[in-house]
Amino acid sequence: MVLKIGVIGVGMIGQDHIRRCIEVLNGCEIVAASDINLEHVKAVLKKYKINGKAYTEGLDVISSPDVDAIIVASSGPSHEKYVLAAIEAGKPVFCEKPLAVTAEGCQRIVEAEMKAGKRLVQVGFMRSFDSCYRKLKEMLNTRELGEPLVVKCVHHNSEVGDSYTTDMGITDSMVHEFDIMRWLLDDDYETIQVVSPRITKYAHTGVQDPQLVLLRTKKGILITIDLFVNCQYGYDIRCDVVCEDGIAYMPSPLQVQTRTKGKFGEHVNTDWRERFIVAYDIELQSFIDNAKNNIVMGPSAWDGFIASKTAAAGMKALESGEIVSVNLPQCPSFYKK
Ligand SMILES: NC(=O)c1ccc[n+]([C@@H]2O[C@H](COP(=O)([O-])OP(=O)(O)OC[C@H]3O[C@@H](n4cnc5c(N)ncnc54)[C@H](O)[C@@H]3O)[C@@H](O)[C@H]2O)c1
Ligand SMILES: O[C@H]1[C@H](O)[C@@H](O)[C@H](O)[C@@H](O)[C@H]1O
Repeated sequence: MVLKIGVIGVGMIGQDHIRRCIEVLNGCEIVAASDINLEHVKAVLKKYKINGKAYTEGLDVISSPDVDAIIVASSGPSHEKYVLAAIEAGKPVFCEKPLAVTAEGCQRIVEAEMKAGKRLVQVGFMRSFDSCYRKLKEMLNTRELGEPLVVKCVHHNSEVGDSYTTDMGITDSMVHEFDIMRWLLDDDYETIQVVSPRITKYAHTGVQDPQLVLLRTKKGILITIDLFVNCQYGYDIRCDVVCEDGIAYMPSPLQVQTRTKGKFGEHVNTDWRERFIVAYDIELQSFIDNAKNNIVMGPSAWDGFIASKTAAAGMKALESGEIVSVNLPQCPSFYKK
């Protein structure tokens, strides 16, 4: 069986997912796509020689009888409406992060999915599919280094556009860390604090960049996130875990190192597409394979909800400068792994 996919939103990542469905992944076909910019959808379908339907309204993609499963890759504020409609239609939906732009929106999705009685939503948190994070988790799980005490995360983007705001540092970028740290440490959060250092001359007016976040987990582990989205030198994601008996440094994807003209060199990734290219392939192939068997796995709506709840507490911490309780609810048995 070939899974017939409809894509909502054909911007940067929507197009990248279409490319991988066409050129890299198995068992799927793109049969429809939508974007508020119809000409853009038509151009993308033409570029990839896709003989599918083009819509402006994403709901038309979801209700199309030709479509078995949905990829939501539109801008964040539109996610909730489309994910709720996909659940209502009983179709598996892969939704890019954030699941919804508010914790309340995520909660509505969680409630709708539980009411539907089966998992239909996979959230596009791709880091748990990345071999570097997986190797780090395998090492921690051996307990050879003892218990983790402190985790130091780095999340650097080369630059961001002028629509990027201080809040997005928390709701759009650091949500990746809020998700992956729970997965890595099998833990949840107690408190969050946001500290604002001197601002880089490369930040757009009014944007706090860099930002430093401190999270304390229920087990007492302290996590620092050094976010710098105009770092200029490349896209750099790192994670060091200080444990009782040693330190684990997350490996970087393999790169050729050079020595020439008195200098040592190694390529630094330019953006997320390059750094996580294999992880995106694996997460989407796994969505396709599972959807064909009528199941959905991977990062859940609950994970999306917890990441957004943590981001909401982070926003309060940013405004107040105080240490804020994250107040996470108990995970319902429906979502227990
Ligand atoms: N997992 C990741 O690493 C990752 C990486 C990049 C982006 N994202 C997420 O993917 C989403 C899209 O990001 P992007 O970088 O591709 O942005 P983008 O601005 O390049 O693309 C968004 C597209 O959505 C369209 N759109 C806006 N509202 C719409 C609506 N109501 N219905 C249909 N289409 C609509 C826009 O016209 C645009 O073409 C965001 O939620 C972003 O956070 C995730
Ligand atoms: O939307 C992007 C994307 O989610 C990247 O993975 C992240 O590193 C960026 O900071 C964010 O702006």
